Amino acid sequence: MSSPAPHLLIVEDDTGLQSQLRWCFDGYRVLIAGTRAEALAHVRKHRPSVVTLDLGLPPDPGGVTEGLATLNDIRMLAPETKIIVVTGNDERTNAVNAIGLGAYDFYLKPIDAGTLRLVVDRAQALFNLEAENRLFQEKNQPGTPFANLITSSDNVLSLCREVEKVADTDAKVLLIGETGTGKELFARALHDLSRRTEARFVAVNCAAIPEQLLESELFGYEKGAFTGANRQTPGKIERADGGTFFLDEIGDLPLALQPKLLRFLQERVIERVGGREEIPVDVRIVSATHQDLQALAAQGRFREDLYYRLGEVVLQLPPLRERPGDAIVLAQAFLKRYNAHFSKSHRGFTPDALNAIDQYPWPGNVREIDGTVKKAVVMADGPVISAKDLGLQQDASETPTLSLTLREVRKQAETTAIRKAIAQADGNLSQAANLLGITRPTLYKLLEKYELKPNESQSQ
Ligand SMILES: Nc1ncnc2c1ncn2[C@@H]1O[C@H](COP(=O)(O)OP(=O)(O)OP(=O)(O)O)[C@@H](O)[C@H]1O
Repeated sequence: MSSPAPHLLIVEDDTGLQSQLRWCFDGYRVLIAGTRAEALAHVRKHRPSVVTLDLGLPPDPGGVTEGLATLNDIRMLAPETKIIVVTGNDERTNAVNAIGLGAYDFYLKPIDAGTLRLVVDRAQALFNLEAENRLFQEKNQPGTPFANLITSSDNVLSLCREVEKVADTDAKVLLIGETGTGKELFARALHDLSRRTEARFVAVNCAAIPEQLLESELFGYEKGAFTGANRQTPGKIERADGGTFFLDEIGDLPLALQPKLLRFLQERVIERVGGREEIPVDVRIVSATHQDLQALAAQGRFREDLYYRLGEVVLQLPPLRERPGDAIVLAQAFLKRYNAHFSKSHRGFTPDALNAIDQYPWPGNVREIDGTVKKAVVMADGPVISAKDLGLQQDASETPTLSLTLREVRKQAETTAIRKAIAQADGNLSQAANLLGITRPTLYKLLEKYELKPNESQSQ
């Protein structure tokens, strides 16, 4: 059974606009309110996911006091609701102030139903993502292995299910993913969900330890094994006995050490450096890498047999750019976390910040978004965090609104297509128009509109 349509509350005192808007939102259960009291009654009863709120409400239809008071009340009653403030075109400052008070976005009149619908849909999408994450967090209360995991991505949620399934087996798990995608977090969850949870979780980063030291770090050494070996020292594998041993950046394990690790995986015994004794160790092995181990194996830099031993179960962590919506959900959650941590009270992000967070590719993944939001929470002066505060945009005032963004997108797409077509047609505009499926006069109009010169188009 599909879930019921979400509630959208339209707070608007103009009866003409009320009836116009009522029919614009297929797929929503539309509620209409003309006053603060009516709006709050709907919010209490239906907890709408999105509200469009006209700031000019009676008894102050020419001002914004009643509208802002309504915004505040809705925020108190339903903090998860996304409020889009609708206001006159000459009242941009009020709209921006409303964002400071916790509105999600603003929309400047005159109303174009199609564009407003886009803004509402975007707010609804964010509401859905946050709701999914809230559900996930409720299920994973503090102290549980996924308590710190923030996500609303189906990919990541299904990885959590896989982790739950394999955690209590001793299967060796190989976690593959770019830096900052949460490999260590998942490795710890595997440990915490296993019967080994009372014993140690010991991690070694193969890339961080010089090659000469890595063997003794992993396997330990006997007194006198080398200069400076003043006493017998167990290695990290031994210290993890009974627990989980996490080999991070396994792709950096020197070739010379790989046979020794392979032998341990096969026989479950280690020999300390300089020792003869075989010491049995019972650990569960989890490893991780950001590298393509099969490609390394093909180049002779990683033993194929070791790869297959380590990867009895392979879990692939998707980068943030392949988890639609997760960047925003993470940013909101980190904002809450660092507000509490640093006793700050930033209300949220400006629309341009949300846009930028969504668009930026986050090569450092979750770690990067965590650090970026943390810094912005500490440094930002205003009540809300802008793209500029996040270091994602030069000047927040230059931010395009959604309609401008769409225009920009269209301009870019059309310009690129025209350039390609002219190049392909070798400068012949009739042929280029044919390729584009438009008439020659339309092509001329577009060239004029985008100030493109046919020759210049060809060269780019
Ligand atoms: N989904 C998530 N929700 C909340 N925090 C996360 C999430 N994923 C990762 N983190 C946090 O991001 C940081 C980086 O995660 P982690 O160290 O697990 O990544 P990694 O893939 O092991 O990175 P590297 O390969 O660079 O060691 C940690 O502080 C971790 O707690």
